Amino acid sequence: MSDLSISRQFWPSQVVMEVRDASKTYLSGANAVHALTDMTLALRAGELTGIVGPSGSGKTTFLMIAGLLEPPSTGSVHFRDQPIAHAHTHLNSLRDFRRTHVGFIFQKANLIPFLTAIENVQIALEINDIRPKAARARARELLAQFGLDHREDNYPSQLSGGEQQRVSIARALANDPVLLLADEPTAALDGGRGRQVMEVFRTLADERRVAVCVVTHDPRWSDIFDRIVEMSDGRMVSTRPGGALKARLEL
Ligand SMILES: Nc1ncnc2c1ncn2[C@@H]1O[C@H](COP(=O)(O)OP(=O)(O)OP(=O)(O)O)[C@@H](O)[C@H]1O
Repeated sequence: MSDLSISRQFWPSQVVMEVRDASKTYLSGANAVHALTDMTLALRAGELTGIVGPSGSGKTTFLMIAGLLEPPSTGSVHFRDQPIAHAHTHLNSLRDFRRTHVGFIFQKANLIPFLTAIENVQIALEINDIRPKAARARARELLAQFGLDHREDNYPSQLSGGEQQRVSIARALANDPVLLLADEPTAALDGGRGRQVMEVFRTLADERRVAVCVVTHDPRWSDIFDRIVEMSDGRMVSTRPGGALKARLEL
């Protein structure tokens, strides 16, 4: 796997993760649910992709497959053009790889309830063998970036929904992922905070060349995406430029 961890500087604007011809079928009792059908989508360094579509159209399923949390039933997933997962891959074996390269943000913050805000971020670093002192310093820096410096010693139950979500974003960014996947990350935030989060994603794509993919129902963010992928019934039905790409092309 050593060639999978080549420094990002050698991969400007390259495809980071690509889902190819992937389908996913869940068995629900006697029924088969076709959550995803023949989906191919590449997520590139520096690109901010929005995924939209009605409830049940397969958006989360796509994220889970692209993030190596679920195997596809058929098709494959490629990291920097090398196959990394298919139907029979044991995803547990990719746990370290995920921790190092992929950041996840879910609709619910999913913080560890008995750890403080700073400890929730710190633990993500320590799991990756960062020493406690350095991990704490980095966690502090990340929390400050999200306006949470005064909250670092609070437990999740003492934080508002928006604050919890910002801690979870800080945690997702702790290991400097090359791929960031977010499922409805602004659903629990008010408009201003939501925009702040989307602008952080934009900055990560522009300045850190992170490949960012965001599932959202919120039409307000279409100006911030490079590309908007629309899904329906488990299929990708259209791809169109988002406002950020249009603005660049008009320059
Ligand atoms: N673990 C599972 N077991 C059975 N069916 C599932 C499972 N996960 C998802 N599904 C089904 O697969 C289909 C796609 O679900 P998915 O969560 O990907 O859609 P979505 O577009 O993200 O929806 P939402 O916007 O409501 O979050 C749905 O019909 C859903 O019920």
